Amino acid sequence: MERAGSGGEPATTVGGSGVIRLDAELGIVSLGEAAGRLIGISPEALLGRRIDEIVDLANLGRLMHSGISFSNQVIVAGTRRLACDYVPIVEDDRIVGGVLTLLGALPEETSAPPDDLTELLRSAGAFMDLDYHGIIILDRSGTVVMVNQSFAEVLDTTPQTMIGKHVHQAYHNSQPSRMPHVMESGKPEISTHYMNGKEVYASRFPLVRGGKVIGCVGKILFKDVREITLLANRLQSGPEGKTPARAVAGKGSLFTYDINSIVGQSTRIAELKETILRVAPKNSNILLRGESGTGKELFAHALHAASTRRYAPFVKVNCAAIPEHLLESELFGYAEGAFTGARKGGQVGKFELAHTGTIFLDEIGDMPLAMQAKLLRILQERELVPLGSTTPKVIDVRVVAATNSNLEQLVREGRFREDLYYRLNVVALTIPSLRERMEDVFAIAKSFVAQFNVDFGLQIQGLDGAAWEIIRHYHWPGNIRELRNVIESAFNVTSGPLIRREDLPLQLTRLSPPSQSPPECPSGQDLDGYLRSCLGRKNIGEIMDDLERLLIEKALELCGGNKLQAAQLLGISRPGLYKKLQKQAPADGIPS
Ligand SMILES: Nc1ncnc2c1ncn2[C@@H]1O[C@H](COP(=O)(O)OP(=O)(O)OP(=O)(O)O)[C@@H](O)[C@H]1O
Repeated sequence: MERAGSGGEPATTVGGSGVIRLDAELGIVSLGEAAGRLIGISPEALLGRRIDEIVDLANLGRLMHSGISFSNQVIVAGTRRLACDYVPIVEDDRIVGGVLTLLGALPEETSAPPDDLTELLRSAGAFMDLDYHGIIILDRSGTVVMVNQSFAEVLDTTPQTMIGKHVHQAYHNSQPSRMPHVMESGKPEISTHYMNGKEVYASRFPLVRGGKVIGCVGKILFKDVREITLLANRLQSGPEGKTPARAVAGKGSLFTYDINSIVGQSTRIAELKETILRVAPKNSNILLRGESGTGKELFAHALHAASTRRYAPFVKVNCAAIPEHLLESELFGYAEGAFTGARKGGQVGKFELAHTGTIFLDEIGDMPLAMQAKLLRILQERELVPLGSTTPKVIDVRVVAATNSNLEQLVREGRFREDLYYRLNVVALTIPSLRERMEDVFAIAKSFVAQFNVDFGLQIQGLDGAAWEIIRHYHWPGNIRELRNVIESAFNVTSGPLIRREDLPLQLTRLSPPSQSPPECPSGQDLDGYLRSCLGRKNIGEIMDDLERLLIEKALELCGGNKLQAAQLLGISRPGLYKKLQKQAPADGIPS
């Protein structure tokens, strides 16, 4: 079996090899016949598709994205288990792709589910997919042996992707499954569970035969716990008490954003989202750091929505916007007659408003020192005394603070209390600037276009090539907030269907002069001259091929070589783009 070397250009089109060459997004650039044979799909049908759409890479996909090599690992193509090696291709310190070598098929696994379970599955199968509720069945080892469409949809995946995986690998963006625990304890459970950005209400039952636990059934009873509230309200049986029901219906207590509101697929954002889901259920204070407009407030909302406090209030305080002399009464409230001009009946402070929920202290670096001391006391003692009152109030809040200042520097300069710094900095999350994750700019801009289409009642399809070029090359000092403003401003002037360069604000376009000429022609002449010189010398098919190549080159250039984005810009599928690239470069192989 041929093996890819770690240096130089790997062999990519050798007829009999099991070598698959991938681009940076795991798209198949070329492959040998044996690779197709091992996977069980013809090489032509595989070209241009993403390898992770065809085979189950499990955790290896992440290693490949990060440019980490591995050897003798197992991937699954349909029912086949294939051993493979992977070597990344790095150019100028950039991962531009990699070589996956399929070493051969492994013998089939013989871990058939126990007989009792097989029998049960046979009878369960018929109704599983008819059931509105999501159902999943595990065998005793925790492997998913059956799952219906409805369940898989909650995880934005398919039953095929989940079956055969251990339940902890089959879930993503979710709390770890409780089902292995239920099999251990043998006791059924019913509770809420956080799955893929939503809180579901689920039951789990151990399957017992002959006194032995042989598996577990999980059932999603409500795909969003808020449905329970709605149902309860509809039946007018919702208690008027302190249940989540009241909180959901109550003004200001529903969360508007959750983890899914954070657009972006870059590695750093994906890692941050994972961290948020991990830390949200705990009660530790969180410090969000990042430049202005990077999304700190959005992340704070997502944290709250993913926490157990999600139906209690989320209260924001901008520490820089409130005058120093008012900050104390704003935060901690005051009693009637506390000072001249105090409201009758006093005022409830933000901390009390946030009781049982989350308080978001934005621009914490601007909090005056005197207030820092008071805040520290509240965080330590978990109670406060409103101004002019003598009665302490117990406060249960989670503090999420945010700053774009250098807090360490402020501590050194004596402008921020060190003890408070350590109290708040229990978990620190740094949100990257937009410049540091330009791979997200396309998706974020698209999400704003979709949002403003609704707000403006328009049907703008996106941005044209020249506008994209400006967006991609701008340095975005105001980060995502600035991008949002730019798209909104364009919506005010565009005549559609695409936002053009001229629709963008001056601060962007003046930094990059307009390109004077139409797309360069292969001959270097202008389009009209080029067409004139072609007529009579080339046939229409050849001229069309030239123009097609030109457009593809331009699209790839505008998208920094990203083929998925280039295909979208050209309005074709990614496999379609690969086919065109292959057609144009039969002798040289496919440009990567
Ligand atoms: N990843 C993202 N996906 C979509 N929209 C985003 C994302 N990040 C931020 N936004 C949007 O960008 C705007 C600015 O975000 P946000 O107010 O959360 O930034 P911030 O870091 O808190 O800013 P500041 O430090 O100035 O308070 C908001 O409209 C927010 O919804």
